[in-house]
Amino acid sequence: MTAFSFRVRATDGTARLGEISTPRGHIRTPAFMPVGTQATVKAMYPEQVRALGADIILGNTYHLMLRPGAERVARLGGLHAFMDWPHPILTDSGGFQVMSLASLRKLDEDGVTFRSHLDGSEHRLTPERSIEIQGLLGADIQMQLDECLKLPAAREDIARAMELSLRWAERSRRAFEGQPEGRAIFGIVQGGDQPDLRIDSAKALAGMDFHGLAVGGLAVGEPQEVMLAMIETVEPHLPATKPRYLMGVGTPDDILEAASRGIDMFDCVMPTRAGRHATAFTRFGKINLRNARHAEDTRPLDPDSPSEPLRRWSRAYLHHLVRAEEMLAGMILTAVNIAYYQELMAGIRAAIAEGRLAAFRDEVKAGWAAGDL
Ligand SMILES: O=c1[nH]cnc2cc3nc(NCCN4CCOCC4)[nH]c3cc12
Repeated sequence: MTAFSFRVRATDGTARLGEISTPRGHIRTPAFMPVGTQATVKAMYPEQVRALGADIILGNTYHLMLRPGAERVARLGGLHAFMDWPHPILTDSGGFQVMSLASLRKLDEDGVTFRSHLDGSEHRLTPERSIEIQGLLGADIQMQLDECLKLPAAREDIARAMELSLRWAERSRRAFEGQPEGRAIFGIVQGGDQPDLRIDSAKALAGMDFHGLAVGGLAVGEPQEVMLAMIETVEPHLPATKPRYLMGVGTPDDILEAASRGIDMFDCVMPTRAGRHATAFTRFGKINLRNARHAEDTRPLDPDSPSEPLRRWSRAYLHHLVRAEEMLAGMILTAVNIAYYQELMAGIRAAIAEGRLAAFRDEVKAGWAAGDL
């Protein structure tokens, strides 16, 4: 059974080209993880997600613990068999979605109690239970339970949540012992927009024998420059030999900027959610296919894209599907957006390998700025 490992193959400034090895396959980094919230990347067959370049997907513990239930997924053979995705899966801890989706939440030193947004039933998450759930799902990479505050927030609240998250990091790490060889657990750096608290959190986690570290508590309402400043603040304190995962990020621009600052892994609902809302991400920026200007445009989204979904159909057809509210609109545009995000990641990886990430970044931004064809 292969263990979990990470190798840095090249660097370009603080950016890294790397590869994570897991028993279920390799992950090329910088990597984008499509979000598969309820055991599906919405509107996509798993083989399509793979064919468009994804090495790993994300599953949400909050949703899966409520429905169909972690023990049921385990009885059914685990998440990989359940959804027929044989490649790596990262699951989050559930804490973030408890705070954003559940009702009547009560957070205390030991964990969080909440009511399901589905049927109001009461549930409790502790660091130990979250890791147990992620183990029952069979996740290859598991996340500690943490407390993520929205920004702006008072410094004393940020400090309290950061310190609670460190205590929960210790408990999550201990609870993870005994899981099958090859699985990994990541800690999560908190500290809000406070540089000193960010450094304290990163230093403490660096000493806790995690397989990787996530930078959390960002993309929670702060301006991009604050997010990027916090990444620059913590980067020197993150172990260079372990993957860095920026949670919930982001737009193509966020990803370009954060990868340039040393982030190796990303996840965001943006490409899949936007695909269901008539928006295509392309080399020319975002295109809203609901717009009447596309009604008789026979050109594909991008004739030069390496990915078929961007070459195959006319904008006129996509516009029609959107206006007609056909299911195929969301299916095609989700595939378009997953394809574009993976093309962007492949471009970033190639640019780092060639030591030309800054030039690549400028070229890509110029393409977005030039706008649509
Ligand atoms: O500290 C965190 N801990 C555990 N999970 C997280 C998930 C997170 N997700 C975001 N941002 C998501 C932003 N999305 C952008 C697209 O629209 C939906 C929200 N920030 C996040 C921070 C954390």
